[in-house]
Amino acid sequence: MIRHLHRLVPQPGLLLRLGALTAVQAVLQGLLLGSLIPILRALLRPEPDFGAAAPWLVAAAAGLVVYGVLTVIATPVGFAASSDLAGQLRRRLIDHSASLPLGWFTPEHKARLARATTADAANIGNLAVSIGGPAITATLTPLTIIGVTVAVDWRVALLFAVIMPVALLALRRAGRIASIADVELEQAAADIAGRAIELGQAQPVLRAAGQSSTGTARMREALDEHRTVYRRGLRRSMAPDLTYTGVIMAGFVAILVVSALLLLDGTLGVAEVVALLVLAVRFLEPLGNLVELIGALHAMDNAVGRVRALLATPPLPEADRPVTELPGTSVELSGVTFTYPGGSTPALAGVSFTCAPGSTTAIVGPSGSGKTTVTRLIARFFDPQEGSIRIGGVDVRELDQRTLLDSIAVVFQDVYLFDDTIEENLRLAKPDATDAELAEAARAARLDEVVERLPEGWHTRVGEGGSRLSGGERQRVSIARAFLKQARIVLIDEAASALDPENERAVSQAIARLAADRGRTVLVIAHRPATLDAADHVLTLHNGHVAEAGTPAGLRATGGLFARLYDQYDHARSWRLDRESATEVG
Ligand SMILES: Nc1ncnc2c1ncn2[C@@H]1O[C@H](COP(=O)(O)OP(=O)(O)OP(=O)(O)O)[C@@H](O)[C@H]1O
Repeated sequence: MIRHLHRLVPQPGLLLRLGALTAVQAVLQGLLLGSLIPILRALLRPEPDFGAAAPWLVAAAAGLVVYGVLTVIATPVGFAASSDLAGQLRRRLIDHSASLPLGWFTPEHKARLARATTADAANIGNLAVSIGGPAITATLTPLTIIGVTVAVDWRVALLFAVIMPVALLALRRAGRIASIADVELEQAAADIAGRAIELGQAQPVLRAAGQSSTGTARMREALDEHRTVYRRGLRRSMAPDLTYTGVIMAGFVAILVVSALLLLDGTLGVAEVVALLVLAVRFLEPLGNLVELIGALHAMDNAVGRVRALLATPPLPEADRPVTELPGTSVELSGVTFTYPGGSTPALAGVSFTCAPGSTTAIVGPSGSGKTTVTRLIARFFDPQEGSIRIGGVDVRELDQRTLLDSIAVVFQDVYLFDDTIEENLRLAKPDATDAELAEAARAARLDEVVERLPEGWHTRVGEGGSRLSGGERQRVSIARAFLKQARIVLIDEAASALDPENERAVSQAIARLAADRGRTVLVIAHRPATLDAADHVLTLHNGHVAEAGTPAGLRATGGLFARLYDQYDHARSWRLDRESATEVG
């Protein structure tokens, strides 16, 4: 475990210093106890010999002072080492996550990353210090005591030396069981967290279906499972814990018997026996503490394992000499085949098409046909298994990550905003933007009307995830970001569900303005007839293949898949408009 921890921490300086301090303290503790032997020998005579005891008393007093000073030094070093270690782990995790493919960030992986950067990093930092020290003491103090006991009687020292490995063997078993219990308990705790998130997210659906008790029942099941796992862990660890305590008790009784026999046959005097019994208590006490530490040690080992597994996730491969200038804005896919990690069928199979620089391409297709996957691969959330994706003629794998991210803007259906002001959310696209640039981007995306309506204008906080804005308003923030960063490639996932008429008009107009700039190439997953009509080129996907490609008018005339989808979208839209006007009249 120490090896694993050492590999995780690039600069173990503080931790090593703390370990060295604790080791010196542990040995000093053993030596101080050993000084009892000559002191008691000198004082427990019929005629106490203060002269012989004096140098040992002075040495013990000096040792005590040094021990006290080391404790004073070690306490702040311990706190600093704990936060330093947690900080180093967090930085490593965050740096590593920045190099991972964006497609890696599934809800499950995000939860694992969150848990590792918060709970696991803090626990490793705390535990390395709070149990590392006692674990060193619990091992080194008994070893030193064995050493000093040799000076009194080698037979008792031998007995100590036998008790220690037997106790450690019993401890290993207790530790293994504690570790299994910890893994099971962690899994049960993660299940509770997962069900709690699910319960929160599913509330509207459950209530609408009158099934709110269903979610509560699933939550209760998870809580019951956690309780069962906890009790099972306690039950399982009872026998090995008792065995360990039994070994310690038996060891003490054996030391008592051997010391008494040596006293009776005159080999040892009363002073030596008293000293030996004090040493025996101090020898067994730290060993006894180990059983409490072992569970925590294994919990820390498990946390280290989780952090190591995350750090072992392979990052996106980088080119040796990445291209830092985008030479053009054409987008070209050739023979792209891609299967999601863990998936069995390809989401895209042999997809080839080209978007001319400055053009707008609408991607259409039934649900699951691969539309979103095309945009994810262009933005390099993942690399395809076969084929290539070129922007301006350069393979995206050869492009510098920064250059790619600076050149591309992605407008998702569901836009996530940070719980900050609307201004800061927009500035994310260009932190040094002037106020005039912000205003211009907002005007182009029709976000200016939203800002005017907000109580504190640009300084209004948008709530977690942007919850104080409507879906359409959040999309306008996202489109304004694309304007502000002057992205040369824009990938848009147009909202499939209905927006209110005002938002729909505003978002459509903002998308049209983005597309109107011939310096920009736009790919839009389109669901609205107006967007489809305005596109230069249409690509119809079906089951991960390109089924049709052409102009919107040309493809409608063929009566194929695009024509059918177009009619569906058109019907849905007229039906919505009829319903809205009926509601307004009513
Ligand atoms: N993260 C993922 N992991 C595994 N499979 C995925 C993932 N995302 C999509 N898929 C699968 O890949 C295929 C294509 O999905 P994609 O999201 O690209 O389709 P789509 O046309 O955008 O669908 P929709 O219109 O419903 O959004 C589907 O079979 C889908 O189940």
